[in-house]
Amino acid sequence: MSVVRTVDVAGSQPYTIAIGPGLLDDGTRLAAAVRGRHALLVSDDNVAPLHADRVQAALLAAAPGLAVSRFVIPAGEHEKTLARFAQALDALAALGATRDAAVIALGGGVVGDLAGFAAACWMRGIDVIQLPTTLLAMVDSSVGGKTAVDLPAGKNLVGAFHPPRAVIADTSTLRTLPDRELRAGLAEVVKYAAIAASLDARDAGFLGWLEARADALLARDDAVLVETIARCCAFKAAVVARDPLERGDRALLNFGHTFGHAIETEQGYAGTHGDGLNHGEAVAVGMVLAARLSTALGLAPAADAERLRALLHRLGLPTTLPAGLAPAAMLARMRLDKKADAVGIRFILWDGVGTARVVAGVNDSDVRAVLAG
Ligand SMILES: NC(=O)c1ccc[n+]([C@@H]2O[C@H](COP(=O)([O-])OP(=O)(O)OC[C@H]3O[C@@H](n4cnc5c(N)ncnc54)[C@H](O)[C@@H]3O)[C@@H](O)[C@H]2O)c1
Ligand SMILES: O=C(O)C(=O)C[C@@H](O)[C@H](O)[C@H](O)COP(=O)(O)O
Ligand SMILES: [Zn+2]
Repeated sequence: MSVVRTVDVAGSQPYTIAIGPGLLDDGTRLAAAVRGRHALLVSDDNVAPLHADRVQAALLAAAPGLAVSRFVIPAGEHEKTLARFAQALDALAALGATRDAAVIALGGGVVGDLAGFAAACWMRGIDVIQLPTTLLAMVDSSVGGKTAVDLPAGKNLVGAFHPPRAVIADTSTLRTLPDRELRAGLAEVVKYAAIAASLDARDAGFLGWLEARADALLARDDAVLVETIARCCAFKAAVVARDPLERGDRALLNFGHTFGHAIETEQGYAGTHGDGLNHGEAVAVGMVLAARLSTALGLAPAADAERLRALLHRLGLPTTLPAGLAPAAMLARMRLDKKADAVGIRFILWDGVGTARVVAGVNDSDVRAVLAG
């Protein structure tokens, strides 16, 4: 029997992240997270055919009285919209979901963010149980309670903080994940490594650990994947426990995102089906730009920026700004970043590998120079 790794997330609404192969077949574990008689299973049209039947069967075997219905969206970032959010609420109404109902998010970060936001709003808040099926969702989006949908004007502009009741990450689902999506998840893994000492000084050497295991991760070595997911969840659990609402150092988790979100928005969220970058890819490019901006401002050694770029490249991730993204347009997008304030854009920059900080008052000319390459 495989060992199940767990990471506890402390706070006013504590919960446990369970990580291991085969967990979606553990109906008892799933049912234990559902308090009432209604559950809405939210998924997308790639994941539902692969996993929804077995989740529903396991759940009903353990809780035969449960009324379960499904809301399945087309896959892709461009579906993380207010329109799909409204449809999810209609599905909850059709189910007759009461305040003790649960939303079960089965999929990647798009499903998790959308389903979580619907749960945050239905009757002012019902439980959401996150069942992440992408590496990115296992290491990042299923944990910490950020839920949102995108607007054409910007990523995640409408949302709520709504921690999950439980996170159950069945790592065997990663076997069907396309290579491109595995690499996207590795971008957020590298993000933790880039800022590791700022998150948890005891694990400051995570970048070197990853460099030594890059090939094993790309080869989907089960043990290395489980260890990586557990370590990333421990980083995220530590920071969201001390700063659940991003009033302080949780903002460091946005390393690479000021540039990355601007790329995704400017490309019209075309990363899944179009020729744009997906979230992880955009964050990879964003981290390289943030590291270069740090060097340009005299904050960090150029060698550290190159070390970060080299690892991302080795993991098959893009490291240069896609053609056609004008610096002026990127700057305009970044002014609507959620960390910006009346003073202007606030970037997450670094002092070098491991140590990040929030930096305000960066001149547009310095940002333009980095965007121009
Ligand atoms: N809330 C947070 O803290 C947080 C953190 C990071 C990212 N995000 C958000 O997460 C989203 C990105 O998440 P993502 O990278 O998981 O993208 P995603 O949800 O679009 O999933 C990527 C693709 O993989 C497919 N897929 C998912 N699981 C699969 C499986 N097991 N087998 C085969 N195919 C599978 C999906 O259908 C989709 O086509 C973005 O919207 C981003 O803003 C949120
Ligand atoms: O959990 C966080 O905090 C993060 O910033 C994690 C990010 O990887 C994630 O993409 C998040 O959704 C970005 O948040 P936002 O507030 O910039 O929309
Ligand atoms: Zn992210």
